[in-house]
Amino acid sequence: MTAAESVTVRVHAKVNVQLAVGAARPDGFHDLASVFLAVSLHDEVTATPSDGLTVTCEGRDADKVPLDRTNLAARAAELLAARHGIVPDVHLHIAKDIPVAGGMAGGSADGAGALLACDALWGLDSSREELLEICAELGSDVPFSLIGGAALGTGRGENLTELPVGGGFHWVFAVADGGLSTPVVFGEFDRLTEGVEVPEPAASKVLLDALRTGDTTALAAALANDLQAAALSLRPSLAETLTAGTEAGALAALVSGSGPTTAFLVKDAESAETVAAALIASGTCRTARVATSPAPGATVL
Ligand SMILES: C[C@](O)(CO)[C@H](O)COP(=O)(O)OP(=O)(O)OC[C@H]1O[C@@H](n2ccc(N)nc2=O)[C@H](O)[C@@H]1O
Ligand SMILES: Nc1ncnc2c1ncn2[C@@H]1O[C@H](COP(=O)(O)OP(=O)(O)OP(=O)(O)O)[C@@H](O)[C@H]1O
Repeated sequence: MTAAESVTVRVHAKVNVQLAVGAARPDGFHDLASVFLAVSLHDEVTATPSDGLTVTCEGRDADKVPLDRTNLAARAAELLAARHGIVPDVHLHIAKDIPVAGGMAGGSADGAGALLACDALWGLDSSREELLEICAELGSDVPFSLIGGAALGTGRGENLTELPVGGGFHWVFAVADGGLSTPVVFGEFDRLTEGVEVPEPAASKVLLDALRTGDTTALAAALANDLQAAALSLRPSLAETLTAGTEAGALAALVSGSGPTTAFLVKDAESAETVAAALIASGTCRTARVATSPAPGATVL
């Protein structure tokens, strides 16, 4: 590869079809049983040789994305360069389509995307294990952003076991006005469960079977998110969005991860369009997006 080339990586958003949350650990994190499913909404990260490390971002939510070294894409480039004793002379451009601070792992996607893009640009040819280690350092959701598909995440969500998916699923995502901070939502979970014995998080066999067989109706019945009560407590208006989507024909509705994006599992592509239009007309969200799953992991274009 010559120094003048750019590398672009596509990387997808996620929804947690199950998010079982345990009690807070001494390090402040929570043990999880997190069933991740990658969905078709995606960002693209382009790495181009440059003097120094710079970040730019385009897209509807671009003004909400930090362009300094706190951007997960910049942190990924720095970590990779440090490991190899090189200087991260790279410009990272993010074409953003994943809602920001929406519980869909948008920043994590950009971290995983930048990591793969820089690895290719710098000709490092890191193993998947090496990349996954850096991903786990960047954040709990980042390893899944790299691998995509479907996976069970344990520990703080970073220990992944890939899961078979027997068919495609159709989704609508209602994007809320404004975001929710992930640590604040976990903090609200702690507040709501104070004095309550929180069980060890465990994956639901029924849900894993539904994924494996591609059974939409069974998956709809098994969707579960232990952070939903916390997200609703912080943003009560999300209840209206959930109701609007189910009244419009969604098979099931839940908060995506830490929210405030809400996810609606629907029967087929036609139903997705109907539910999305109804959600937009309801005025209970900023916009609604249709999507399919599963989607692949971070991919060099
Ligand atoms: C809610 C989820 O999106 C579900 O996939 C993830 O658990 C969040 O993953 P993430 O955004 O990558 O989170 P990180 O950047 O690792 O952590 C941000 C903060 O979220 C809280 N956090 C995160 C993950 C976890 N298992 N327990 C936690 O309590 C902690 O306060 C942590 O300081
Ligand atoms: N590349 C990035 N894109 C978006 N936000 C970023 C990025 N890098 C850092 N951030 C910061 O991270 C915060 C959370 O944004 P992000 O879109 O990752 O949230 P999220 O999708 O709710 O995350 P998760 O689902 O992993 O908990 C933003 O408010 C922003 O300050």
